[in-house]
This record gives sequence, C-alpha cells and structure tokens, in this order.
Amino acid sequence: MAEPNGRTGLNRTTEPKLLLIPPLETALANFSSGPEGGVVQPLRTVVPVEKYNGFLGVMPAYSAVDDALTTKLVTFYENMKDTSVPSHQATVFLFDPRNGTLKAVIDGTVITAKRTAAVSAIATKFLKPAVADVLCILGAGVQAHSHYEIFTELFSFKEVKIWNRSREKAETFAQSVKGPAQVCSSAQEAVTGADVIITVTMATTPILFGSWVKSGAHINAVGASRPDWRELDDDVMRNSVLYVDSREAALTESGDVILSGAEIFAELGEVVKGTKPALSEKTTVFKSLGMAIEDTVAAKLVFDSWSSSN
Ligand SMILES: NC(=O)C1=CN([C@@H]2O[C@H](COP(=O)(O)OP(=O)(O)OC[C@H]3O[C@@H](n4cnc5c(N)ncnc54)[C@H](O)[C@@H]3O)[C@@H](O)[C@H]2O)C=CC1
Ligand SMILES: O=C(O)C1=NCCCC1
Repeated sequence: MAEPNGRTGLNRTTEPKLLLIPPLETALANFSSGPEGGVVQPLRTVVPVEKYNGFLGVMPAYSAVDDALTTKLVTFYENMKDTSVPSHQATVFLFDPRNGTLKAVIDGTVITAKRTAAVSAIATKFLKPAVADVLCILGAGVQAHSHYEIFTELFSFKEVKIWNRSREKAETFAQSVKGPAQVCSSAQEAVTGADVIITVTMATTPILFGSWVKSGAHINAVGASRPDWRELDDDVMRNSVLYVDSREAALTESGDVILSGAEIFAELGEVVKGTKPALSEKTTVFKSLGMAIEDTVAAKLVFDSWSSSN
C-alpha cells in the first residue's frame, strides 16, 4: 500500500479541524496506486432530475487498508428557489465489509463540506507558491465556509478576498467568519494579486479568467462537476499545470477539462506518493470533483471516534 510522501506530508495532529488530512492523504495515494492501493471506486453514477434542475449522485467505495465500505448518496440542485433547503444534501452508509451488514447511517453533508476542503488544502500545501499571502474565494456558500475554515487554520494568509454573485451573501460570509475577509465588488478584483484561488460556486459558465490570474498562483477548482459546466475559462485551463483527483472522473465529468481540451499532468495522489512532481513555481490548477473514497475515510473517522466514546 502506498505511503504518503513523507517530505511534505503533514505530521499527525490532534487539532480537530486537521484530523482528516492524514487519512485523506493516504486515501489519495492509495487511489492513485491502482489495484495495489486496495481502493475500489467505480465512477459515480449521476442521475439527472431534469424537471427540477437536480441530480442524484451514488458514490460507492471500498478501502482495503481501512477495511471500510461505504456508499454516499448526494443530491445537488441548481437554482433552489427556497434557499432554506441546502443545494447539496448527502447521507453516507457505512457497512461491515466482512458480512455486508449496515453499521451506520451518517449525515454526509458536513462530511462532504469538510473532506472537500481538506483535499483542496492538501493540493494547496503541495502546489501553492513559496510566498502565498493572499487568498481569494469565489463563492460564499457551504464550501466557501469549510474552505475558509481549514485554509486559515493551516496557512498564514495576510489577506482573504471574497466575491459572490450576490454581494449581500459575501457580506454575510465576511461577518460570520473569525478572521480577515475583504468583500470585493467583482470576481476580477478578488482574483487580482491572489496567490491561492478557490472557486466554489454553482456557476455553469466561466467565472475565472486566465488574464486575471497572477503567474505562479495555485487554483483549487471545486465547482462545475458536470461535463457541460464551467468555472474556469480555456485560457486558465490550457496555460496552467493541471492536477486532478481522478483522471477517469475528470475526463468524464469535468466541463473545464473536457471542453478546454487541457492536458492532465497528474493525479493529486501521485504527488502525495512522490511519483509526480508538485510544480509549485508554475501556475497550477487542482480540478476537484470529489471522490467516494474521501467519504469512506471520513465516515470511518466519524464512526470510530463515536464508537470509542460510547
Ligand atoms: N469537488 C467536490 O468534491 C465537491 C464540489 N462541490 C461543488 O462546489 C460548489 C459549491 O458547493 P456549495 O458551497 O455546497 O454550494 P452552495 O449552494 O452552498 O454555494 C454556492 C455558491 O455559488 C453561488 N452561485 C450560484 N450560482 C452561481 C452562478 N451561476 N455564478 C456564480 N455564482 C453562483 C451562490 O451564490 C453560492 O454562494 C458546487 O458547484 C458544488 O457542486 C460540492 C461538494 C463536493
Ligand atoms: O463529491 C461530491 O460529493 C460531490 N461532488 C460534485 C458535486 C456534488 C457532490
């Protein structure tokens, strides 16, 4: 089984917000090791619910190293008129791999928010420029919050710039976080001068343009998970070094990858293992689509910590 790259891997930590990072690094490395890594993760099934602009995703995975078997069911809906309903809702089913018995049904919404942000943080740890003072977040929803939380815990940004389609939501975001957050009037204003950029919107056409991006910046592209959805324009996709969580998923699900024709340089797991370099001096994009194995290790962590305290 693959071991995370010791040179740059984080030390095991008891800081609760960072507990997910070591198991996720191991899972990414095992996923990118092929059959030898012991991860079984078919491409997720996504069922469009066209009438309501929604999707149901079915995300199963097994990790031999963790001996953990799960499936996540996740719904994601565009343009929700009733904003009290979250756009993304998820449940994780954890099974006993020895006999197939269902052990737990765990809320997957928090797991999805936290594991996605933790994986972006891992990518950023490897790919950010040597000096990274300015963070930019495009979007102000659930993922913007989880990313803000772990990025400000793990890294030392002097400035955090936020843009959202509706300024009001960006202002609510800035008031709710414990730390710096400067609301910007346009995406271009937020991106200009940023060393690390996170795109976490429900956009279906580009909101980030290559001409705005500082040379050497690192971008975590988290939204646009459908083959005809975009967050990034062709310029940024074609003129950056492209890392993905899963090659297979990126070539099937990511509009930014498929429609731009950008070449994939490596999976993040290959960087964690040390078999592909982290070209942090170049402009880099990490295209995240989200992997079932991330939910598996996160659900196991939740279940094990609950079991040991009960
Ligand atoms: N890569 C991964 O592992 C995961 C990716 N995601 C994706 O991350 C993105 C954000 O998810 P959440 O924060 O949970 O959603 P959310 O609904 O909480 O927030 C979405 C944000 O996007 C903004 N927005 C909506 N439509 C827009 C448009 N057309 N242009 C620009 N901004 C727009 C909204 O104002 C809101 O601030 C989504 O695309 C979601 O599918 C979500 C979970 C996992
Ligand atoms: O990994 C996930 O979970 C999701 N990824 C893309 C959008 C829906 C949820």
